[in-house]
Amino acid sequence: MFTLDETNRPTLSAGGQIEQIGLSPKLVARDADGTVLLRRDWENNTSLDHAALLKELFDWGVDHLGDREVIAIGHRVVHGGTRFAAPCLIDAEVLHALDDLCSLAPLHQPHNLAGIRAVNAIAPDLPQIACFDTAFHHDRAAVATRFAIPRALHEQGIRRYGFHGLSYEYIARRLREIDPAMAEGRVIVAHLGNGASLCGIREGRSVDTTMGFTALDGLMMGTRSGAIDPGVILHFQTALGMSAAEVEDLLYKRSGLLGVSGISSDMRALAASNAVEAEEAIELFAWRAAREAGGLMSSLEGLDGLVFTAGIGENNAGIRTRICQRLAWTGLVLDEAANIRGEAIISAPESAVTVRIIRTDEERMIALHTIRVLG
Ligand SMILES: Nc1ncnc2c1ncn2[C@@H]1O[C@H](COP(=O)(O)OP(=O)(O)O)[C@@H](O)[C@H]1O
Ligand SMILES: CC(=O)OP(=O)(O)O
Ligand SMILES: [Mg+2]
Repeated sequence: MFTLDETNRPTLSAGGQIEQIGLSPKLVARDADGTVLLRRDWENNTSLDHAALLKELFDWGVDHLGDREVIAIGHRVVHGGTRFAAPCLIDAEVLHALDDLCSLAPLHQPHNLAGIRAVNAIAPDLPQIACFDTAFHHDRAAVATRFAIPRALHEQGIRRYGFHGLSYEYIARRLREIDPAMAEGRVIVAHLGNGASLCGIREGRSVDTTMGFTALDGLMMGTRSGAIDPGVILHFQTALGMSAAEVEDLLYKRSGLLGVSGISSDMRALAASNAVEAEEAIELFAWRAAREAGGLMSSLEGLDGLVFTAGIGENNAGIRTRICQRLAWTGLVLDEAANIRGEAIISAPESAVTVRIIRTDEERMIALHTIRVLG
């Protein structure tokens, strides 16, 4: 979420969501040019609910912005369904339509909407803007959105949406500033955080992405399985007698790095572990990412650039090395010395694919969208 000032337009943005890993919101206030004015991170603090947390964030933000006035709040809303193709002002009818999408993003959507309702209770007249994770992918070719199921189900909205759109949009925008040649080309962005996905981007637009109907598809994640043979899910239900709620809990909260390692969903903890199971989880994570990247290369009809972003992508040199080694067949050559230096080009000069690390900034994108929606 964020707030704007009418006179000199600073933005105040805050992200955060309650997941199984706890509550770790952050609040970043920026000027219109993106300069950070204030920042506060709350450590995992499960004692606060949305209403209490938002009240604390709101009061803290207002205090620290001095005489600047809060004029709007922007939110990340993970699922916009077929209807919401662009950021929009939230009213009761919009909120109701977004409620209907909660079952498609159980780790995110209910918390996104609880935040909006909490702000509504604190400041009922303040405009609130929803910025959708799905919107960046909305205009992909129809073929990239279809499952091979009966047509009528596609028409009902059972299709591939794609997520992490605010992050991908930010990266595409940033690439235009720092590397216009790469921005015009065929690029895979690897958003590797607790949630993880890849997006194939050509000329700044999403062509294909690994997440689908829900944020469960595609890569292996912190606690989510990623793509899985649908027959396994039938087996859970018919042979193992699991309920829908149990399957949901298993695939969203007990799988991924946590499930395979049996140790942690956190890549840092696995990297620090000597356990064979930790190594197996890390190796599977990289293998799956490289395999899905191969699929996106087909959708893009080649590859000019690869960008690593989000918590793991930005900070974990070892994972970048493993993924890049698995993509060496493309002519990609990593510069190992550059790989440990941070936000920069990390491929060797002779590499057929330019590889970069770019720090993502979803809050910045939310700020820009909110300014635009307010006019
Ligand atoms: N400085 C760091 N070094 C290594 N790994 C990191 C670092 N910061 C975050 N990570 C890893 O990034 C993941 C979280 O990514 P993040 O983008 O913060 O997630 P979220 O999807 O919740 O926004 C965790 O697996 C964590 O271990
Ligand atoms: C859509 C999604 O997976 O988001 P996150 O990475 O924040 O969990
Ligand atoms: Mg994130």
